Amino acid sequence: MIIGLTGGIATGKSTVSGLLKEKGFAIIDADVAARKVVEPGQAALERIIEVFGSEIVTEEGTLNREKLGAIVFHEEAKRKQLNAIVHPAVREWMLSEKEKAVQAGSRTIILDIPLLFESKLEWMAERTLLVYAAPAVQLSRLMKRNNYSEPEAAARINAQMPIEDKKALADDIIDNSGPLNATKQQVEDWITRLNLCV
Ligand SMILES: CC(C)(COP(=O)(O)OP(=O)(O)OC[C@H]1O[C@@H](n2cnc3c(N)ncnc32)[C@H](O)[C@@H]1O)[C@@H](O)C(=O)NCCC(=O)NCCS
Ligand SMILES: Nc1ncnc2c1ncn2[C@@H]1O[C@H](COP(=O)(O)OP(=O)(O)OP(=O)(O)O)[C@@H](O)[C@H]1O
Repeated sequence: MIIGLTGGIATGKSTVSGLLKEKGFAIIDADVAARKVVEPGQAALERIIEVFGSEIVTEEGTLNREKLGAIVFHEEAKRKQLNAIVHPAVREWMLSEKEKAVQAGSRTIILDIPLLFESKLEWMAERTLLVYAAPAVQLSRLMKRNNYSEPEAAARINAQMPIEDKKALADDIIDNSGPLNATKQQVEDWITRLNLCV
């Protein structure tokens, strides 16, 4: 069974994927992929430099994520340009990691993809699981975790499909608005209901 795990920024995808990993499930994380494909020497980084200029990398030649984030989360056209460079390479990496997990005998594979619905990637999974948090909770957790001002956090949230809209698209929902143990219980119940094996 291939599961597409998604959510909004800071709604708790990593928290839930961490719980699933502890139980032994195979997790393939698009945020990890998005970092790997822009490492020095990768074609995607060269393209980013062509489009955003050489000031987008540090003296060591690595991507200046803070600088790029400040641009793309405030300008949709620039974000689309970045997505067009990075997303094809991310998808390729995800599919190849999924194949490795299948070969290794994993019976359930979790694809953690923040932009699953925005990028219409439902075809990559048999079932989708949304990690939801109420919008006010999402905003305050994001501000706290990243030390963002409210406008900085809101810009990032607004770069995604509203979390309430994602609710209508998901097969299953874990509500992570409450305390961690309530989330843990929902994860246990979901595994039992779907009869998932690692
Ligand atoms: C702009 C970048 C350099 C900012 O890096 P930063 O370290 O600050 O953030 P990080 O990569 O950890 O992402 C944090 C979260 O932001 C959200 N996010 C990231 N990129 C995007 C995007 N293009 N559109 C909407 N939301 C996004 C996701 O929820 C993600 O989980 C980076 O996010 C990036 O390269 N984004 C493009 C690739 C992408 O779409 N990644 C998301 C999953 S494939
Ligand atoms: N149930 C909870 N109660 C309190 N804090 C939580 C809870 N779940 C997650 N958090 C905190 O909220 C923040 C966001 O959670 P997490 O990093 O798991 O989200 P995410 O969806 O993976 O984020 P991103 O989209 O940026 O990758 C973290 O600081 C985390 O510790």
